Amino acid sequence: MLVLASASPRRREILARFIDRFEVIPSRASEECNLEDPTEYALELARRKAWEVYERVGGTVIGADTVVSIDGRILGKPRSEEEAYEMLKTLSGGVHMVITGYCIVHEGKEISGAVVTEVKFRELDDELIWAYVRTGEPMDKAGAYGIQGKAGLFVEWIRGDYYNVVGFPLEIVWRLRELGFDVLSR
Ligand SMILES: Cc1cn([C@H]2C[C@H](O)[C@@H](COP(=O)(O)OP(=O)(O)OP(=O)(O)O)O2)c(=O)[nH]c1=O
Repeated sequence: MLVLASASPRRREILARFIDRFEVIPSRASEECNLEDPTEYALELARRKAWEVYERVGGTVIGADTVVSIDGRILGKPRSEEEAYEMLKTLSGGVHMVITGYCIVHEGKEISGAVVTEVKFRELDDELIWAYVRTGEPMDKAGAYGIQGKAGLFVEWIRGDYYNVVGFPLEIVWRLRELGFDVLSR
């Protein structure tokens, strides 16, 4: 049995493009983490999510965690509209990294990695940032934006895997293929 240890509808949709049958069991692992390196942080949380679900239900379990990083800082999910505004202000006009750590637990062993995509934002004026914050889109997303939604407009270019920005790098699907899963059925 393949299990996606995630409550994110976006992760479920992306995996469903490649794999017909899997279960979705969100992790109960704590997201409290003091690591300061963004890659280490995303990896640690991905591992916790995957192992917590693996220990409960077994099978092959996928966990992932996405962070936005700029100037060595980690931007997670905003806790308020003010924080969402501050994050978008920080990202305006510059290049940042979106990092997704992933962990696949298979037959009691883990395969893990971190995928980095660079994203360049246009200059955003305050009026535009507030209008975007009021759409409600930023609130459940790392870095306070969703490239798949209205914030697609903010993006001048990206380098790397687009799906990684949405939270599910296709490197995960590639690893599943290496483990023998049929990723192109139908
Ligand atoms: C930057 C960016 C992030 N995101 C999302 C991906 C992730 O769902 C979220 C980051 O939070 P995560 O903690 O990685 O994931 P989650 O809490 O949504 O789900 P779970 O822990 O149960 O797997 O931000 C977008 O959807 N689009 C974007 O452009």
